[in-house]
Amino acid sequence: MIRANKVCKIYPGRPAVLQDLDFHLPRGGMAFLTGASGAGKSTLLKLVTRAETLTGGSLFVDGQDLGKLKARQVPRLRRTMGIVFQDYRLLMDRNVYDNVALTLEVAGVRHSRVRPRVHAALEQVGLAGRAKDRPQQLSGGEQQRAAIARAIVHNPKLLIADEPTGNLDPDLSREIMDLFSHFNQLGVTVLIATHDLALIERMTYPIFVLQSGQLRLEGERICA
Ligand SMILES: Nc1ncnc2c1ncn2[C@@H]1O[C@H](COP(=O)(O)OP(=O)(O)OP(=O)(O)O)[C@@H](O)[C@H]1O
Repeated sequence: MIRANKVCKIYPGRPAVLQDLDFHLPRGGMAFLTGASGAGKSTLLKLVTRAETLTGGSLFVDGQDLGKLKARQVPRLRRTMGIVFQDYRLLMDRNVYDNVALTLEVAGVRHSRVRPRVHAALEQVGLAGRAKDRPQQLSGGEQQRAAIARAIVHNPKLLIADEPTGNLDPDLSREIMDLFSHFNQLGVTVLIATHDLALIERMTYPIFVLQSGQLRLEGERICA
């Protein structure tokens, strides 16, 4: 689903963030991405979602060569993925239903099909009955659930999350990670960047550590 070969990313005037980075996440897989602050975790996720462009190397997502993707093809790429952020990024002036429905409206889903899909998504994240609430009426964990419903309502192949539990306490963090695991078991490929080693080491998914611009599987050493 994601294949990176010798990926480089340099922001203008800065040292390289990612350098000859290789990575493979197979279709249907789930993995964690960790590493020190500033190591480049968000940058790698932004390359995958095409929020940033490669400086060098190649990156394939769902068979598409992102180095060759034209700007007008980016919306179609994004429709194959759901993206979850640390700060939820819900629209505070719309209720939970409308926040989730927006994904389908942007994707051009027929009006009559929006309602059942939004309600099914809210049910999957445990927010059935909260559709009419505004985000500010939800707890942090519930807001993240709403954001996850928004990310999965269009049945994406790939779910990307950048520090999704960064604002949550340990119990809520576990619940949110279990929710990602649930969607992975339904067949969605999942990649999650997180600092929270204690949280992810209890799970069985591979942990990739970003260090000096390269990725290694936790427990492996980078060869000199
Ligand atoms: N748009 C940008 N322009 C210039 N430099 C950037 C930009 N975005 C990120 N950087 C730099 O790239 C490096 C990696 O940043 P990135 O946000 O990817 O790291 P991270 O591992 O996600 O960090 P954190 O865990 O603190 O969120 C940092 O040194 C950062 O300052």
